Amino acid sequence: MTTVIKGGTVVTADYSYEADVLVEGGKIIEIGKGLSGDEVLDATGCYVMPGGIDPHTHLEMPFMGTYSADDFESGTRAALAGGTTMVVDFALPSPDQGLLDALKTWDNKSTRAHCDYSFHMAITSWNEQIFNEMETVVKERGITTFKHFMAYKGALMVNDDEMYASFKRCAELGAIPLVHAENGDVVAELSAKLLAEGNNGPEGHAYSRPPQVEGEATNRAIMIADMAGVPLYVVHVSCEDSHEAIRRARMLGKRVWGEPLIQHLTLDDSEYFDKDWDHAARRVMSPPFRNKMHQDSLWNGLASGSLSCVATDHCAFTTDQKRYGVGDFTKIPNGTGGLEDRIPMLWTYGVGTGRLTKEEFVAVTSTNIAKILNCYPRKGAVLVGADADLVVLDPEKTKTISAASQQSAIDYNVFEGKEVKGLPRYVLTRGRVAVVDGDLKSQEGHGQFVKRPASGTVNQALSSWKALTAPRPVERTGIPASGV
Ligand SMILES: NC(=O)NCCC(=O)O
Ligand SMILES: [Zn+2]
Ligand SMILES: [Zn+2]
Repeated sequence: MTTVIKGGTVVTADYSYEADVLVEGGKIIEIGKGLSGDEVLDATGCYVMPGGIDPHTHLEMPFMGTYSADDFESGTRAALAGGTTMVVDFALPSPDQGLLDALKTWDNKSTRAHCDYSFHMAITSWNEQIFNEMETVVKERGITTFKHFMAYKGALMVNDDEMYASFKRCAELGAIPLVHAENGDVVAELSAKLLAEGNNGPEGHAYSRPPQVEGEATNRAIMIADMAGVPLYVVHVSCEDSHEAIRRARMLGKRVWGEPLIQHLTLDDSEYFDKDWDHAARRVMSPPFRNKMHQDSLWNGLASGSLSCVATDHCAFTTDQKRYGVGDFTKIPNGTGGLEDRIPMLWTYGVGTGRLTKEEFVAVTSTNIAKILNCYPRKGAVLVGADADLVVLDPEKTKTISAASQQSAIDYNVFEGKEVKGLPRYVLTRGRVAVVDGDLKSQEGHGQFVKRPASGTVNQALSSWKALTAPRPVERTGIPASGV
């Protein structure tokens, strides 16, 4: 059976053109004018784009004494409803657990996924077993990205020596380290001081994580990665301090990518000063929302290419879960949702305002990350042979974001009341039509794991350069006798 998407404008990261797209067996089999198929999807007036890829989610994540409320079932359902056709979640070993053991848990959880998915592996401690298992994770499991938390002291945080060792191992394996870049030691000190001074509300969370802690950690991770000879991906870049470190490193030829979140781009720190405790606590995440200056920096980074991908860090907690932190902001589970809203929010506030072209939009929501994660052009492309993960986006379709109509399991939405213009008319996941004009027709368990090969082109180029410029002894003749 074939499906044809007819009469739309294909938008890629490179350019846009009018064409029909023919799909069979989950793949794109032809692109051109005047195509026909058994099933016809009318894309008149619409843009046909690669489905969104969200490189940063935490579905059913054990964290801060609870589990994030969206699991692979509700989370990937929300993803598809919003035009995201692949998510990359973080497999997180519990204390003393091996990597392969942790992966078994993630394999079990993810069987319910409605769309395709992959994993990053978190390095939350360092020992010989982890060193050894990293090879199996990369070579057998096709998981080539390793996350390091520089924050969450006493829980997930790793120290510089552990990070350097792990980064070097990534370099050997052709893998890419990721960092949550905040100085966890300073955050812990500031949090304790704020609490002692009676600052225990959700605004204390923002005070405890100023931009400097992020800028310092980002710069440190960049330098450690450079010394380890490995590229670096910085997750949830929220501020100019961190963006500046990334921009500077890129200009110096370092291989660094930065990922802002849709939340940081569109919501600011005034949210934490809301009189309603629940309102403020629901927006507690790390790093916290920032002011307009930082938001402008992130938008400019996307337009100029110094920042590469927009994610959500979807880690949703219910209001009841957030209330674990009444009287002590350090106990408010960190995280916000956004999977269903990333594409419409970025289209509205990015393309709709002229901050981004529609081609840049495709680059930062899909193509760039597919290239970084080395699954392009299977994912992130409208090309013959690519998976038919597609969004037919109607630029005239509008809605008001509301928790009442969302797929996510939580009882609120941080974007509540935002008017968005530009919504999916159709969403296809490997050829299966999962969304028709807002109606969800997705299937639990349809999602498949996406294996990714190691040693992508950037790893290859960087290791060639590091080998060429490695320290070498000077060949000398006539060395004088030792003075001893
Ligand atoms: N970002 C956040 O607050 N929660 C999820 C875990 C993380 O990415 O730090
Ligand atoms: Zn993080
Ligand atoms: Zn995260």
